Amino acid sequence: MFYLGLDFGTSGARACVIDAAGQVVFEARAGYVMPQQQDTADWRAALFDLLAQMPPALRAALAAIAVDGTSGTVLLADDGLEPVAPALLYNDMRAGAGADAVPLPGSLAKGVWLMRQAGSAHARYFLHQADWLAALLTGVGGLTDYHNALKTGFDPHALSWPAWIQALPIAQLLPRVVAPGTQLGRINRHTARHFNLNPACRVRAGTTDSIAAFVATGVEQPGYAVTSLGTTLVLKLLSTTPVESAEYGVYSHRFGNLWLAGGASNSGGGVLRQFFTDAALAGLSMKIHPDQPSGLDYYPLPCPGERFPIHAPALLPRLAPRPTDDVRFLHGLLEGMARIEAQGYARLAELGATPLRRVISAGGGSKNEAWRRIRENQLGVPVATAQQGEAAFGAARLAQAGVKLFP
Ligand SMILES: Nc1ncnc2c1ncn2[C@@H]1O[C@H](COP(=O)(O)OP(=O)(O)O)[C@@H](O)[C@H]1O
Ligand SMILES: O=C(CO)[C@H](O)[C@H](O)COP(=O)(O)O
Repeated sequence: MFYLGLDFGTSGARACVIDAAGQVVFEARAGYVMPQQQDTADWRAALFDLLAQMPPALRAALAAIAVDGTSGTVLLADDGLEPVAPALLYNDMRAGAGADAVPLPGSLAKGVWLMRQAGSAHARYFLHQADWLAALLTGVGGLTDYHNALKTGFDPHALSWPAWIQALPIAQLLPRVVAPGTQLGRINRHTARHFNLNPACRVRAGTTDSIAAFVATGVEQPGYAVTSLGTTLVLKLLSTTPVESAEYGVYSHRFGNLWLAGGASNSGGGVLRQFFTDAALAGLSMKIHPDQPSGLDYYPLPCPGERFPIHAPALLPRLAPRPTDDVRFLHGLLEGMARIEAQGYARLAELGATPLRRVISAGGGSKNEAWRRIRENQLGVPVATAQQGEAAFGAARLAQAGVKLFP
């Protein structure tokens, strides 16, 4: 039997199929034409494109599917799971700009904002991106996992929606929350028939894209952390203690009986892409001397605003002066991001998380050896590159192991 992980990341969607031994047997990608303006129609097209790309023999023997999505991307859908309005992406700030007396958790604020838009009278479900895609596969809406639900205000300690959230008008649209990996249902008959999928294939509750990348690495020991060097810079430290601080943008996801303490900076590969192609990044990085400081003091951001290691919605990018030498400029950018990462882990330690022992790197930037060395110098612990850090692989592991993945 085979297990399919579907990752809906910032810049596109990916599929990964593993066999019973956990070996990758198939991978595919479906890009978005305009990632910045992606919407539900792009995700649905990518979902069906990825299913169609799978070899028929794998489709026929598929035992389970799990989907991960960008954390904080939400939509309202009607009874038939049709979106009633465009989704709000994880980085959409419009909902936070309102004049609500009490600030709401980020994704809940987005839901309340969506409820004020045209068409919302038909809304039946508030869903995160991964929930909606899983619901398209089962045909059943109204379910989510406790990872995606965290930014909507779900209490991971009590495993319930807080009473004050249950008293809000949006409560009637909120999904029921289960552990990631829980069986949500079987693939719906129509989709199974259309793609010749095993009709007994199960769909499991998913997770967020960064947690899927964490799961992909196979890290299991407290004190080990995964830094995702994707479009954004996401830190996740496996900790025996949960830590939280709104002031510093720190939160903890439940991970079975352990916690994933961390936060997400707006810095990351998205800034690098504003200046360099991936090929240029690879070429220039080889000329960097990672043990010699660049002498530059950047705070690389793609636009104003930071969320972690400080919550500073108006913080400006600091990217000047720009030297004429691109090698030195890139060196300065990578150092700036390494400092943010080091501050982030220091913050987790201050707040009482399990002390950091080792960092594993995942995401597009993890193949950059010069950056790894710069980061190791800044972090003061060994930094290794994940053998497997693809979120789609993590989702495939979740499809296979289900709730047993979490200790
Ligand atoms: N050699 C490299 N060094 C540093 N960053 C890189 C390199 N190659 C690609 N990247 C960055 O990796 C990012 C893409 O990583 P990926 O994990 O696919 O992101 P996401 O899942 O957020 O879409 C891009 O922003 C790109 O700038
Ligand atoms: O920038 C992101 C888009 O998804 C990060 O992945 C995200 O903010 C991290 O969130 P989480 O800790 O809930 O996985």
